[in-house]
Amino acid sequence: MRKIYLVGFMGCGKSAIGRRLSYYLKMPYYDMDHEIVRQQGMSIPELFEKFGEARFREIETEFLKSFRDEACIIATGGGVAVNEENRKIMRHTGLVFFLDAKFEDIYMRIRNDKNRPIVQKSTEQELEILYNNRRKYYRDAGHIQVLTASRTLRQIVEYIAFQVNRLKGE
Ligand SMILES: Nc1ncnc2c1ncn2[C@@H]1O[C@H](COP(=O)(O)OP(=O)(O)O)[C@@H](O)[C@H]1O
Ligand SMILES: O=C(O)C1=C[C@@H](OP(=O)(O)O)[C@@H](O)[C@H](O)C1
Ligand SMILES: [Mg+2]
Repeated sequence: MRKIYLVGFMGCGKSAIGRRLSYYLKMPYYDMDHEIVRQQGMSIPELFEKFGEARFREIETEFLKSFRDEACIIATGGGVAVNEENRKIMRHTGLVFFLDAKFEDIYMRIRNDKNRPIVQKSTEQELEILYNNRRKYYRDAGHIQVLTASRTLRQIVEYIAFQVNRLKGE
């Protein structure tokens, strides 16, 4: 059973593209953040506040380890690919796409988002440093890098679907 994982920085489009790709490929779709929020009965900001980021990271790894063996699309959270164990699990159980977006685009999308605790507590400069530090992990995690700059969501979905169909059966 091959999963399709979407990785990349906050605001690169993992959730938006995952949902659209699910219609396009007729495969079930799960957003890791939504699944964790549902399991834990708390929002992402509440989880960060009550349990701390370290515990949130453990929950993410537990999710990846225990998630059912089903061909599906999974939009990860932006921190998931930073962890080596998570990268191994994803690469062994599916095809991983790194959605590569420019920091300027990302920042415009996430700057006012109250539901992303890391954005809330960071300056623009701190977020740009985090973006640059994380890029190597996204590259390591991804089988395929998708350049998203100046592409529409539809174009990105069609490109990923093309790659999935091309690699089917390999
Ligand atoms: N290539 C794109 N073109 C237009 N809007 C985009 C693009 N990529 C992402 N967005 C928009 O940016 C916002 C953040 O995307 P989201 O899917 O929540 O990112 P992520 O899940 O990676 O954090 C959403 O409103 C989404 O529709
Ligand atoms: O980059 C991160 O560390 C995080 C990204 C978020 O997901 P998105 O990438 O969907 O915003 C969410 O998991 C949490 O706020 C932490
Ligand atoms: Mg998301």
